[in-house]
Amino acid sequence: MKVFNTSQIRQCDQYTVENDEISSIELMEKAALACFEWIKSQFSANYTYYVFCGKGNNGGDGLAIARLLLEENYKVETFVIQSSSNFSTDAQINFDKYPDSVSFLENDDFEIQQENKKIVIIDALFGTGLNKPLEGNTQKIIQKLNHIKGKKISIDIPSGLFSDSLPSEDQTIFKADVTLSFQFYKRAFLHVESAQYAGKIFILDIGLNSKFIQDEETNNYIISSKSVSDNFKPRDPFSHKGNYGKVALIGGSYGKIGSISLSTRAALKIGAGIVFTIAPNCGYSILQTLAPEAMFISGGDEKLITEIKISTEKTTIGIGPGLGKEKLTKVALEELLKSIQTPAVLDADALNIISENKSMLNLIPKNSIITPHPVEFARLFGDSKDSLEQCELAREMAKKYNIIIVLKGHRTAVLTPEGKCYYNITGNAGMAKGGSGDILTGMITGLLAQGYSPQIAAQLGVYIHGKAGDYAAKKYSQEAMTAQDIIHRLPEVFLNIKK
Ligand SMILES: NC(=O)C1=CN([C@@H]2O[C@H](COP(=O)(O)OP(=O)(O)OC[C@H]3O[C@@H](n4cnc5c(N)ncnc54)[C@H](OP(=O)(O)O)[C@@H]3O)[C@@H](O)[C@H]2O)[C@@H](O)CC1
Ligand SMILES: [K+]
Repeated sequence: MKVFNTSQIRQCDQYTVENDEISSIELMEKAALACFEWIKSQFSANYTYYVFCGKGNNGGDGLAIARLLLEENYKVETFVIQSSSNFSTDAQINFDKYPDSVSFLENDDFEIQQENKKIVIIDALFGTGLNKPLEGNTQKIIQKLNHIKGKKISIDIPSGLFSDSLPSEDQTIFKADVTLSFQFYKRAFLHVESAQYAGKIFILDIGLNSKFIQDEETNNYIISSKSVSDNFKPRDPFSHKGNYGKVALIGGSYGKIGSISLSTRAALKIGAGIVFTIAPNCGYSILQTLAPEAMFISGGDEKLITEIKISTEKTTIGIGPGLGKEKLTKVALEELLKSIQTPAVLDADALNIISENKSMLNLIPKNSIITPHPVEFARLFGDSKDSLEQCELAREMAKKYNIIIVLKGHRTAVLTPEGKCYYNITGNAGMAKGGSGDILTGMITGLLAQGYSPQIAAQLGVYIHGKAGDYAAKKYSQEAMTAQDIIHRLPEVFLNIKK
């Protein structure tokens, strides 16, 4: 699913009006109707709706939603911000059509009775046409709304938030519980600094022109469930284990055998044919017990990996979880990287070792997948001022080193050597716990071994990982779920993909 910037969304809007049999006011009505239907499906008529509108098309949407609510006898009070700007053409039409009186707001002296009342505040003040940070009265109005208790819904985007950039810390922005956004994810929804204002995001299809959407180029995408199903390869009934690849997961050190055992179990559970674990000898009993399906290869020493004895020709390597950074381990990693010719997966301490000796970046086989969290990424490639800048730096580094970077975070992003960014929108805060990353490494390595291209293995890996995490949260709660529960919920994910 493509992510467009504001100017592309505007062009798409225009193209639709010019090429389809729909006028801009009809498009606005369609957008408002989609919001109204959503609201109706979630809230009863017991609520009182306070609709705050600007004078642009976002306000036009708000006025149309308020009218639709009134027409079905919902209790509605509508406010329009008084400003020197005129209504946009379509907002004016919806203002003229509004069947009740509206209150014009000169400043923030409006009153909302909260006692014994269930209230919904609808924010249709500013949408994608915001042209500068809010100040003066608009700022005060939003600050006041942010203090009112009630359900808060933003139309298209929270007012005060820019679609394509991140806010500064002192910017005033409406804080929504839910954002009903039209047709496309906005980039701001995909970065933690801005996404926190949007709450839960619902993308409403308003039927913008599909040819435009198909032809218009972008470098940013969402990994959709459809693309996952399209890329998924069901198992051949006539196959044997050799058809599903040979994996070697390398890692663990004294006290961190858990990490590599989680990676091992994840690789097995995601369908890899044959799995080896290379770990220090202290991990032998643990690994053979926790993952009897996998074979153990000694990493040379009791407590750390000092040698990696595996033929890398036909084996897909995943290295890093719990590895440690001891001197002999570093040497073993360097030797391994020199010997690998095919894409591998590098995570955690493998990346930390490389960040202490940056020339090793050039040893990473091309099309390999590295899976840093933001701090590991910064150690490797330097600091960034925010997650958007870090994402752009990752795009550059993926191109420069010809690798795939899985930049983990609130919305994990997969950056490719072609400069594309694929955001993952599955997953939840219950996964922000030790062990989640080890599982992702095992999953991506297991998928790579099964013959998926590195880019697809990374995309499927992050999507499936997040989805399994969502099932785990549903069953055990975000608080109580642990990383292992992610592995346990993989069956639901596969059964659903096949559906
Ligand atoms: N995608 C689609 O196809 C569809 C999109 N639709 C909707 O259109 C929306 C975009 O509408 P839009 O372009 O009219 O801009 P919008 O956000 O209403 O803001 C413009 C107004 O805000 C004002 N203003 C701006 N910044 C300000 C500031 N800092 N402080 C104070 N004022 C400020 C600006 O005033 P000006 O500066 O021009 O005087 C002007 O009055 C989009 O988000 C979606 O909701 C749907 O209707 C149907 C299909
Ligand atoms: K809004």
